[in-house]
Amino acid sequence: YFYSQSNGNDDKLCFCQLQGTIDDCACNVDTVDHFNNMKIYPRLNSLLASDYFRFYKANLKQSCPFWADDSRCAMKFCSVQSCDERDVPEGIKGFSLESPSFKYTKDAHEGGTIVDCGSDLNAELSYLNTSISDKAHQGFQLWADHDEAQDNFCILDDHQEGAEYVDLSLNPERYTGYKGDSAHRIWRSIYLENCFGSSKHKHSLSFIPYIPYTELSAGSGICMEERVFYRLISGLHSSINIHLCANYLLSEKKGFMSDSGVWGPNVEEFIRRFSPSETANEGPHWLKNLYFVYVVELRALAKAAPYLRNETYFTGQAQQDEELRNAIQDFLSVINTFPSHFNETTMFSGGVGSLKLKHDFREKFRNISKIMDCVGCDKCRLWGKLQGLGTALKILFSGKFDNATSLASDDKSEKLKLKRTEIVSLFNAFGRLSTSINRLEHFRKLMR
Ligand SMILES: Cc1cc2nc3c(=O)[nH]c(=O)nc-3n(C[C@H](O)[C@H](O)[C@H](O)COP(=O)(O)OP(=O)(O)OC[C@H]3O[C@@H](n4cnc5c(N)ncnc54)[C@H](O)[C@@H]3O)c2cc1C
Repeated sequence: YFYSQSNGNDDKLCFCQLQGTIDDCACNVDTVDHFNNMKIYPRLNSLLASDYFRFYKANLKQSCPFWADDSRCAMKFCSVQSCDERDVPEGIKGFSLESPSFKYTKDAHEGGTIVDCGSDLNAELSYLNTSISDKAHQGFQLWADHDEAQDNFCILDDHQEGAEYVDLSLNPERYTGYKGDSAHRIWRSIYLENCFGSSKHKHSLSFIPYIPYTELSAGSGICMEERVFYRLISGLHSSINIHLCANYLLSEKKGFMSDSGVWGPNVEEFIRRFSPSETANEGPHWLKNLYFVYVVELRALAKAAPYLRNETYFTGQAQQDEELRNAIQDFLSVINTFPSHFNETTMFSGGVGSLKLKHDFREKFRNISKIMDCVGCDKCRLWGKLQGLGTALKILFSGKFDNATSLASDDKSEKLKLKRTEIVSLFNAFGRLSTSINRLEHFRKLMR
């Protein structure tokens, strides 16, 4: 684990608490480190470089629904480099003659591909009026979308006006310079306004914990679901902040002149944010929360594996699609070997009250996804949206995936359905966590 020898004489820079068991789950930090850095991280990196996972459609223009959008990040590194629609493969944009879903479209039928049912059919007697107006079709779609959205833990915005494709490989998550009141307001409202019950921890801007780790143990009076909620948010917060430390604008710090910037790890920034001495001993626990959110997402992938194995990952580029499907099979098999998956059935299992708790849990995450529209830095907003836990929580808690072993993505019951956007964010969100854990290993080495 971490230890900075430069400090030599005391334990101030020892991240000693970042070891042992991950709270509320039956595995430990070392197991996750090894599993991630050796098995998951290299595979995931190559999956995420594929066209299917690289292009993400999001609405970054939505205005903040909660307060006047006061500040925008002025640094050029905050902006998102948009991509030309022509660069996005046709299959991803949703229309191609080869697409598996094409056979169900109106165009396919009008093109004469409908099967002739044979001559033993009395056309007059068996006439069924299947004409349904376009307006009615739109209505059905709205109902279906509405029903589907009830299970969602985030708001999907890829179909909204203003949504655009972004090439994630051109917009790496890194230091953007977004900070100060605007950033603090977002974090504060995520932790405090969305926490369960009324928080007694009124927060200043110094590193005072929203909920001190000493109050988070089982038996402390805070129920498991509330602890999990806090740990998930804190883990995502750690992940974002590790990325900005690992990909810091060194040219700003050292006075280099370079248009594109000089980027790399900034150990002092990492220590300022996570060392026990700078954070009233909270930092290592915040890092441990990163491991917690990692195992939660890992479990979601494992649970949805039978479904994900049958996805087509269609971009219209036959060879690339085939390679990606094979790589995903291999990736899901590796995930299956993880020895101590998070057990989601321990949550929301306390009788009648737990239904209400689950409902509140979902509403809070949906609210957080709306708060992302208040983030005053486009790049942070993009990655903030992508890292939302929406798909993972839907898999774990909507009940739709509880018997996924026998179900496939082409299951006609429509019971299971993940949109491409959801799959892309599931994998990318996990990719961010996996990268963060990998970057921790680099910081460990740099601090030795
Ligand atoms: C959604 C979102 C995305 C962002 N993306 C980026 C980005 O891509 N690049 C970038 O440079 N900046 C990004 N930021 C800003 C960044 O997260 C910090 O807010 C900013 O750098 C200011 O840091 P700070 O030191 O003031 O503390 P902050 O990170 O703003 O933290 C505020 C307070 O929260 C507490 N805290 C800190 N970490 C944790 C934790 N893990 N768990 C629990 N409590 C904690 C501390 O008490 C701290 O004082 C993003 C902010 C948000 C809200």
